[in-house]
Parts: sequence; structure tokens; C-alpha cells
Amino acid sequence: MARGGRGGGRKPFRGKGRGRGGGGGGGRDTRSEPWSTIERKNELFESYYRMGGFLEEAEFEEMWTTLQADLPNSFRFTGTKSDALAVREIFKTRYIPAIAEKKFEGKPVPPPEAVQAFPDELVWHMKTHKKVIRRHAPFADFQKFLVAEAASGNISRQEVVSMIPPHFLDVKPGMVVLDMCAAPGSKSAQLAEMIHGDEEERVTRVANGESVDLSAEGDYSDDGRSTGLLIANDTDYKRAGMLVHQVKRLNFPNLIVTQHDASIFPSIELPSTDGRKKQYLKYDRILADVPCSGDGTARKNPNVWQKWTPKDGLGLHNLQLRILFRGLQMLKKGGRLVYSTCSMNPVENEAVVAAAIEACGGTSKVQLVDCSDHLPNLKRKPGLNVWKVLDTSSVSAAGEKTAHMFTNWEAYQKAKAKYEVEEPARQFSTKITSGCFPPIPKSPEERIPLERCIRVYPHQQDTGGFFIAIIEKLDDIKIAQIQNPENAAKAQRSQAKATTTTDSSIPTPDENVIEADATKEDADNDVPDVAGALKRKLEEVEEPASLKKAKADADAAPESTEVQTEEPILAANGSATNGSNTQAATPKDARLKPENQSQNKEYFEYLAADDETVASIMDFFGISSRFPRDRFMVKNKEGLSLNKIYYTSAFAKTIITQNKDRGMKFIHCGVVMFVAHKIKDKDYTHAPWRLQNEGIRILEPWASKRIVKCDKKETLHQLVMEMFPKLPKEGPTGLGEVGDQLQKMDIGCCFVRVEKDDEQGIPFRMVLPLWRHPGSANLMVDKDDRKAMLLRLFNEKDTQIINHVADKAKAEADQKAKDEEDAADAADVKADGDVSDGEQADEAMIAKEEEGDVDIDMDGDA
Ligand SMILES: C[S@@+](CC[C@H](N)C(=O)[O-])C[C@H]1O[C@@H](n2cnc3c(N)ncnc32)[C@H](O)[C@@H]1O
Repeated sequence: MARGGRGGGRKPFRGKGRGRGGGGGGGRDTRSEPWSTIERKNELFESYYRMGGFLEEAEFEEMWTTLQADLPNSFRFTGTKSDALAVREIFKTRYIPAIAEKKFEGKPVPPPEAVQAFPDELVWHMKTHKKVIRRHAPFADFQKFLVAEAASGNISRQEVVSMIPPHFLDVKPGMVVLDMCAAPGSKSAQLAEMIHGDEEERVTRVANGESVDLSAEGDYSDDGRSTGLLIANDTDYKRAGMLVHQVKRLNFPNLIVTQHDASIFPSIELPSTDGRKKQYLKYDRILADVPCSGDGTARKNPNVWQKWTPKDGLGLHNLQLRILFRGLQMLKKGGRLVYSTCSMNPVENEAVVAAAIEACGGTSKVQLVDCSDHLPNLKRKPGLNVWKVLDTSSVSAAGEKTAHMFTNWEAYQKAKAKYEVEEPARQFSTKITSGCFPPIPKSPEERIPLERCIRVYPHQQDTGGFFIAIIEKLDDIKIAQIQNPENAAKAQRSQAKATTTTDSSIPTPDENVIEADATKEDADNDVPDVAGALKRKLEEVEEPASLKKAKADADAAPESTEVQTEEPILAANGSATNGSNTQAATPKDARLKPENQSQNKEYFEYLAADDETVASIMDFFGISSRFPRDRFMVKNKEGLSLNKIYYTSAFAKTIITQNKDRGMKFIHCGVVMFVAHKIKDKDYTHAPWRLQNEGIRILEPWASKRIVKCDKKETLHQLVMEMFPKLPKEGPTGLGEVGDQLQKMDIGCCFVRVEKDDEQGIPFRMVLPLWRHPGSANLMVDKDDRKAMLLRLFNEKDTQIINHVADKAKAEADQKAKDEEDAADAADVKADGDVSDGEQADEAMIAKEEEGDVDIDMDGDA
């Protein structure tokens, strides 16, 4: 990835305020109690999974014990494969042997281990107890490395199971990918890496005039650059903000972030090819990592233990179905969609997949892909073909709840209808639809092979629980109306009533109903043995085979109705046309108007290809004319190059330009490439713009001027450790080969190139921006990133960064304070008030300087 120089980049996301790291979007962790004190018990939750036919008894016990245990920490090495492998190697050779030697209370301490499910040892987990980590130096060192590399973006802490779905999407560079529910963005990051591929290496070779196969392993036809695009979307305002924060650090110009309800995700318009007919974007790959109850995250989420009810899953089924269906609509023919949840509940999983396939017109239109040979080391279980639906009912909102387990739709309807006659006040969930139950195929050919879905249970490889379905689109699908459960409930009631009066085989409530005292309060406190009650009393509602068969035909008809061929959800004038889910979508949501964008609008204005500012920057750095000049963008309404200039891929530009006035909520796009450097005397340089860590690697292969080579590791060490080292006009600089080159260079920004050098222990190529001042030079890398570089490259943990300018400023401030002190009555004046906070003053000043907010002293000599 175009990560600026492997040391730089913006202040990265440090995980604060994160939701579940790629886990579910359902109940979030809002705990105030310490996790260790949370009682990992919920009778209803346990009963459902114990008795629902998921696992054999012995295996269930193993699964349940694992689910109650803490989750190991896990992380993956990120970025392009070669960079990720290089950082992994540092980690393996430097930290693992030291940890492996340690003993705690006489026993060997388990070191971090590579997770075998993933290739190339790029994913690791660690089960070591905090107590041990705190007490042992090798762990503390490793922890420091982990934190520094996570901050620099070379390591991403992510749950193991959350890393699985992108692996099954089979993304290639050049593909157009939509991540429908993307926040906080850990899977988007994986997808971006896949779309990016080994772009940098190819671009460098193309720029050097080498002949390169630009179609091998993906589409790199844009002079070695990947032509693909990732659209990462989330409907939630706050979480979308987190998503932007997370993806910004990827420095990926082929990325757009949107904020829409995925179930009515707008159709994105493409430029017309014949001048008349409108065309809409279809995706090669779609990830639908939908909001879910998150019961697979129980190992780190107390809400699951404290609040789980069957209504969580039932309440989400319809939204999940609508999101999946919309995804399938927008998928290209031949394209692949991965549907995933961090729930183990079939109502949110197999039921959603089956209902969506039926709504699409069956397995001739969309089909589950058998991926049993992919990620062969991933332990998994097949998807379910049979399951039960658990519901609770009560006679009043706060009243005692009764649990019911239904095996099919008819049984549910009959039981409910009977209650309506005998106990009308009893309330069932309004969310149960026929789609919550296992599908009944009309014929063997139409059977949906749900066993191709993938279930990952916690005990299999010491993770959370997860579900993945890989779906391929075989043919175009018509738009269907997916019923809203509230509306469906009315229809169900009348239908069920009719059935009640004619069907003598209706079981009595006693046969159907689990008379468990599972009141909400009880579930939280001293719950009676519901599992026991279930075992003793449960007689699931099964219909006689004859009745089942007689009804199969009627039942197999999808509850959706085909209404018309596909039309865009968002028309050119911003008003909604008929979408897949017009019943369920509020018209207000769908009818986005262009004006809606005026509030909190992000502006994306592209500069003309012959923009004078861009031309002067290109000239200053000697950028080849092959580098595209029409992809630079600014983010102000007037389209002026004032402070920052961003760069996007060609396709991102096409999408933004074509759709920004159609009501699309684009909330992020573009990698910051240049920042205006506000200097006192602009005559010093004709391009007072700074290169940015974020975009530097995109530009550097095409540059022929302002390049400084750093060949020696000790010079690199000095540049990293010292901010604003002196650069005398002549004579020895003390900055090695870099100083010699800088002496001959005018004021302004330049590229510092550091080539990979195994002998010297430089594990990968780096490109860093440096500002050459009149009397000093400074790498434009912030303090934290400098520290991370010192640790990564030189194994230095505690080296202090020297800041010559700040030291000078502090010395001056100290002097001023002292002068004031001398001048004042020594007994009354405390002179260190304002100026004693040297560190703070330094930080503020450097931060301002790095942001370009202050005028730099052009004599900048330290
Ligand atoms: C399971 S989380 C996604 C995790 C994410 N894929 C990752 O790996 O970091 C589900 C996300 O769906 C979002 N969401 C909920 N309802 C949505 C909707 N109707 N449309 C789009 N996103 C939605 C939630 O805000 C939440 O961020």
C-alpha cells in the first residue's frame, strides 16, 4: 500500500472508541464492570445452543467452555505482502526466541503463535495472561513493538474470525468491490490490500521503462497501478466517522467511503457510453458483513451474557435479508458476494441466505459456492439445513416470559393462532416470518445447499463464533418485494386463523410450549434451570409428514413477489424509484435529494489537468508527463488549491464526478499528496508545497528531481533521531551522504530514498519526505513514527528524539524567563509559569510546523 515511507503517515488509529473489531454491529460493549467479574451465564442462550441441534453433546460442552473463556489477542501483519513479511520476520527473529525461553511459576510461557488457518504466518494470536506479560521483560518489549507497529499501520489488531470473510471473496487487483457495512473498517483494510496487490513494485518497473505484464494476477493497466475500487459504506454516522479514520491511514487512492443504509444502497451512475442510456455500477465483489446479534463475540462482550434474547436475532433477520438482497442485486453476473455475521444463530445466517436466494428466484440465479478447498487449514463446520426458531412470549411487557421452540412455519402459525383464541393478551415476536425457518424445496433440484455455508465455532481454533456464506450470481435477478415483518404479521394472522379452524392436527399449547420461567429479570438474576426445563418439557412442534408434504408447494413459493426488472434506487434527479425493498425502506431514506448534501457536505472538486499550481509542483519535482495530472482534487467549495491537494484513482474520480450532485453521501476519498508550506518568503522556492507521507510513494517512481539517496544505516539513524539537524552552507555537514546532496539543493521539499539492504538490516525500501531549510534539514515524520522506526530498524526502545529547533526555542524561553526573573523582585516572582512547560511548547510548535501552520524561520538554524 502506498504507505508513506514506512515510518510516516498521519497519526494512526489507535483503537480508541472502536466497536467490536470487525465483529458484530449489534449490542455493543457498554460495560462499566470489569470484564473478569461478568458472570458468563445466560440460561436461555445456553438452552438454545445446547438443544438446537448445532453440535453433539460432548462437542457442545467443549464449545461452551471455550465460549466462556477469555479470547486470545490476535493481530495480522498488514500492507503489501513483501512489506508485511519483512515486519513479520523482525517480530519472529527478535521477540519469539526471547519469549519462548521464559518460564512463569515453573512452567514455560506460551509464546505468540501463528494462526494456522491463514497462509504465510501473517496472522498471530497470543494467549499469555496479562499477569505474565506485565512481569516479563521480553513480553513488555514485544508489547511495545506491537503498539508502535499498530500505530504505524504495519500491524492491525483484529479478531481472528473477522479476518476470514475477505479471504473468501477472492479479490483481485482491478476489481470493483463494495463493503456494505464496513465500520470500523478492519475488513475494508484487508480488501484494500487485496485490490492494491503489488502495485508499487509494478509501477516502479513501468516508470523505469521495464516491460511488465500489466494483466498478470489482476488489472494493473493504469501504468502498473491497480485499476480497482473499494467503496466502504456504513449507515451509522459515528461509526462511519471511525471508518474514515481507519481507512485514511491506508493511503489508498482507489477508495471511497459512503454513508448510506445498505438495504437501499443507491445505484451509482456511470458516464453514459452512447450519450443516452444511463448505466449503473455493478460490483465484482461485495462483502455484506451485516449488523447482527453478535452472540459469537461472547468471549469479549458482556452484553451477550447479560442481555441475550432470541428476539435479538429475530429482530435483525429482515434487515439482514434486505441488505443481502440489495447486495445481490448490485452484484455483476459472475460476481461473488460474501455474507457474514459474528452470530451463530441460524435465523441470522442460513435463514437469511436461503430467503435471499429464494427472493432472487432460486439457485438458477444465485448459488452458494463450495469453498471447502479454500483456506484448508481453517477448521469449520458445514452450514445447517435444519434448525429451530426460539421465541419468547408474554402477556404484558414486564410479565413472565415463556419460551417456545418452533421447528417450522406452520407450527409457529398454529400455536400463535391458538393462543389468539385462548389467550389473546399473549404477545409473540412480530418479527418471525416464514423466512426464519428452514426452506422447503419444491423439488430436489431446487434445494439450496446450505451445507456449503461455513460455521466457525469458538472451540475449533480458540476464536469467537462466526458464519460465512459465499454466493455467486449466475444470472440477472428481478426486483422482489421482501416483506416487512409487521405487514407480514397481519397476513400471517388471518392465514393462521383460517388454518386453526380447519386443521385438527394442531398440537395443544402444552405440547408446543416450553413453560420456562425465563422472565427477563430472571434471566439476569437467579434463573431456574431453564435448560433442564427445556429438556423435560420441550416437545417441538413437528407437523405430520402428510401435512408437511401437502403444504410444501405453497410454502416453497417465495414470500417475495417479483414486481419489475431492476431499476436504480437513486434516480438522477435524486428521487427514489422502485427498489428491492420499497415496503421496508422509508421513502424518506430512499428519496435523497441533491440538496441534502449541503449540510456537512464534503466537497470533492477536481483541479483542471493544466492547473498552474499542480504544474509548478510537477515541474519542481521533475514528475514524468506520464503521471496523470487530472486526478488531483481539493476539498473546498470553490475548487481552489489553498492548503491541501489530494490524489485519487481514475475510477474514483469518475464515480465522484458523476454522482456527487445526485444525493450520494460521499464522506471520504483521496490521499493527501501536497500541503502548502507557509513560509515567510515565498521567493525562496517556486513550489512551497510539501510532499506528504501519505502520497509520497504514489508519486516518487515518476520523479526525476529533488531526490536524495540515503545509503547508510547510520545516516538514516541520525535523520530519524534528530529533528532539524544543522546543515551548514559549506564544509562537512555531519549528515553523511545525505548532507552532501542537500548542500547542493535549493530550499524546499525532497524525496529521501532508502533502498532495501539485507546486509545493513534495512528490511524494505522506504521513501521519506524531507524539508531542506536554509540552515537545517528535517524529515517530515512525526515523533511517534520516528520512535517506531528506531525500534523497528535499530531495536532501540528508549532513544530520545532530539529536536534542535524546539531545544533552541526552549533555551530562548528559559532565558526569557530568567531575564524576567532577574528583572522582577526575586522573592515575589515565579518565573517558570508560562514557559516551563518546555515539552508542551515543543510539541505544539513542532506540531504546528509539521502542519504547516506557522511561518518557518527561514534561517531555521538550530
Ligand atoms: C458487523 S459490523 C461491521 C464490521 C466491519 N465489517 C469490520 O470488519 O470492521 C456491522 C456494521 O453495520 C452497520 N450497519 C447497521 N445497519 C446498517 C445498514 N442498514 N446499512 C449499512 N450499515 C449498517 C453498523 O453501523 C456496523 O458498523
